[in-house]
Amino acid sequence: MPGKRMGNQVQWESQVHNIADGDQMSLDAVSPYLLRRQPDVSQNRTVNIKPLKAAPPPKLPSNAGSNLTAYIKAKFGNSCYKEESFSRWWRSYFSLEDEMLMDNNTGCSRSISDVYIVGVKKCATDAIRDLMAIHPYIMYSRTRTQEIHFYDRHFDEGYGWYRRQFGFSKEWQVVLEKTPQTFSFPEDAPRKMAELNPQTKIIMILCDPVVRAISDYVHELKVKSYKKINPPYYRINRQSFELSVFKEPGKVDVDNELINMGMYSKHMKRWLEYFPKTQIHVVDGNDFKLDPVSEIQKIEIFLGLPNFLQKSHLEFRPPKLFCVTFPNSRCPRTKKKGREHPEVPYEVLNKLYEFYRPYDNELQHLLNKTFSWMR
Ligand SMILES: Nc1ncnc2c1ncn2[C@@H]1O[C@H](COP(=O)(O)OS(=O)(=O)O)[C@@H](OP(=O)(O)O)[C@H]1O
Repeated sequence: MPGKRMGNQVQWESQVHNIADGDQMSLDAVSPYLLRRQPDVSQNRTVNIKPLKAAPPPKLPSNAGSNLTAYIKAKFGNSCYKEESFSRWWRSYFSLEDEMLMDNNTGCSRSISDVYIVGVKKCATDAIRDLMAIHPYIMYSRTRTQEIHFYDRHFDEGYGWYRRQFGFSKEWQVVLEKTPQTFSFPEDAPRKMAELNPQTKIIMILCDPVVRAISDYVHELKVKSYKKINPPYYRINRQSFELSVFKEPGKVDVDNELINMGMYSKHMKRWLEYFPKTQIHVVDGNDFKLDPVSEIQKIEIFLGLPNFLQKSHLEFRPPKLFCVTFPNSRCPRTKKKGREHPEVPYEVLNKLYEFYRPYDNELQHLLNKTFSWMR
């Protein structure tokens, strides 16, 4: 279970059972650092603890972005997984299973994420994740599930459980995770994340909150996850979007997650309370859709990674999606992404934009940034 804050110190004692997976570890030895990097004995496999000082990554060859063999070597050759894993990894949407591990996995351990895409749901978080996961130095860790949902659904299972959701990585690799709900729910996620790993780099993609709400409405109508997992609280009226977002005529339902998630400044303040701005990279969703490569290149700089993604790695698929063409081709499934949105009356849109204006102004002030939908 989570550590307790005692002054500036976090007490980790109650987590020891979960973390150690049966290991004999003294209480003193348990620190956030060890939580990230410790031997994994859950699979009866001996894995070395990573050195405290990261070994430098191997040099990225200049043809890694154009020649498939060179790419596979750059991505897997120095990693914990066999080069032959590439096809399976790609087909299974970045899944890394233990049987794909190298026999000699010196310097490998399970590590929780260095970089966390916290949201925002329906602002193209999948597309950002997909483009980042291609980078030879980034390991998007998918073992059992694409989204771990630790803070919102599995926190009671403990940090040991959390760590086991990740694949193996080397110290120089950047471990990436994405759970887009985390931006707004649960409210104490920033505090818990900062306690666990205060160095976490956070990526947020924000988009027009009204369009986001419509996209979320269409999504929830289809997948109905709000029926299975509650909280967060969603009120979805199958008849129309407007009946879902207004409690009564003219009164916006602020408790409805369709609306709450887009009150960006309210959530942003909590993240800024626990993480310095230098650790948070915010992407404007519209800029990303117009020029995804430039936005990913900014993320590469933010993470201190050599540039990998190029325009030649993508192609646009009208009317609104782009597809990946390297190291293999992949387009988002149109059943899941780029869904048609319902027509929403002009007055409804207007009321919602009016509702969000103070939050947008506050966000602009907090980040000193004017987003595309505010212009
Ligand atoms: N490849 C690609 N190119 C351009 N735009 C894309 C792409 N993939 C996703 N999108 C846009 O992102 C919206 C889905 O957002 P998320 O991926 O964050 O959804 S989710 O939270 O993971 O469910 C999705 O929303 P809808 O249009 O409502 O389906 C799209 O607008």
